[in-house]
Amino acid sequence: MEAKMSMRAATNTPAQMVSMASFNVRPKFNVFKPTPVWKSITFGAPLVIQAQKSEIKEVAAEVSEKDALKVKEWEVGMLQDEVAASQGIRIRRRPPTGPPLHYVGPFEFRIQNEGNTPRNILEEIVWHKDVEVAQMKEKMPLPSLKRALDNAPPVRDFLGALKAANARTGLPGLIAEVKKASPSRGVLRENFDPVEIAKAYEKGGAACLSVLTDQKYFQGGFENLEKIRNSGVQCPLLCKEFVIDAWQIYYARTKGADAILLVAAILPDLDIRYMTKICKLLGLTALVEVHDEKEMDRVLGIEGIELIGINNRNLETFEVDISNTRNLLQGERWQKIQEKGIIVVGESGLFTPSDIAYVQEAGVKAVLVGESIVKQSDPTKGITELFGKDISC
Ligand SMILES: O=P(O)(O)OC[C@@H](O)[C@@H](O)c1c[nH]c2ccccc12
Repeated sequence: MEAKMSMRAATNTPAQMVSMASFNVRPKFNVFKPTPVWKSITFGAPLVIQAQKSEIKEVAAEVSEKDALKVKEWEVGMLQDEVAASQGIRIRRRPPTGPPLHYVGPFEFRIQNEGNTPRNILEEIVWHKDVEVAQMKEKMPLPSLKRALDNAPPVRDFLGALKAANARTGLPGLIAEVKKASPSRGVLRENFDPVEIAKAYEKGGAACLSVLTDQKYFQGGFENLEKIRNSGVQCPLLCKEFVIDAWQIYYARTKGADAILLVAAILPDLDIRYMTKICKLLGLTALVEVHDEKEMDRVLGIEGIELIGINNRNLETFEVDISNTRNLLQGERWQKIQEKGIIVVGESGLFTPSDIAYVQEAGVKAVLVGESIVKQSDPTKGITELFGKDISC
């Protein structure tokens, strides 16, 4: 099994490994044949992270003989979706019947159908991200990324900064989001200078900053993260991405990230486990985001998680309801969170001091806020208005 596994690139996610681990025969793809990005599953690089090996074995043992038949290229993605679906994840990582029209090359013709049309925006983002990451990986494979890590700026303590701010002000520590636009709200700020906004947030008393790096749907970029990190801003930085591959975590670190978002709605448990381990290895804080009870329960069952974000926005429908934070922090769940010493972040839809008080009452020690402060001509003042007081001193 190990020999077979060493065929694989280190950055495939464990959920992909579930598919791969089930192979009793070598997959029949031609490793050297150039494949379209949609079909390029990363074989060939003789790399395996040591820490993964035991997990691969563990996973392999769980997979039945029957699954070993699912060796066809496209089905690797499908089986991964089956693993995800068994955990209640509705988002399909890849279109089950092939690439959507949008990605089909000039000589192919594909009829739009349920199997190649994303069912909601989150699914669309993930499908697009899959292609984007494959292209980026091709340009900068993991070995060169690992070398670039040596030149990355030192990691700052994201979690520590949130705790310190909470202790200092008696209010939730603020993660202020540098966000130009979003699929649900459109463009939030026309004159968007990420460094200027970051500095204004820091001046206003933000403990940490969140920087959107997705270009297509949020008009963000990794260059914003890099610029802010090199601008003299001291706040630790969260890379706000749709992480589907561990490669992105390494990449974020090379651009100066101190923390990274992992969205439970798109990542099976094994990926979350594996990715949080990689974060620890790199010194990054993982902010694991949940939206409903099921996701919260899954995440509470995973060892080593220190920071959970409750998103009040449903990323499939865009509905926002801040009572979601309170609802997920009741009873046994709350007890478990306290036992484990997990810090909870209230995310999205927070506009007023009473919103802040409401989620603080529910149990959060930090909040993640974008729209209400990024829209203000003076974001420093925006923070003071959001909290109903000056939190900078
Ligand atoms: O702008 P708001 O409503 O204050 O929300 C900020 C942040 O919570 C939101 O941008 C967010 C939460 N989770 C995400 C995941 C991806 C992209 C964006 C998000």
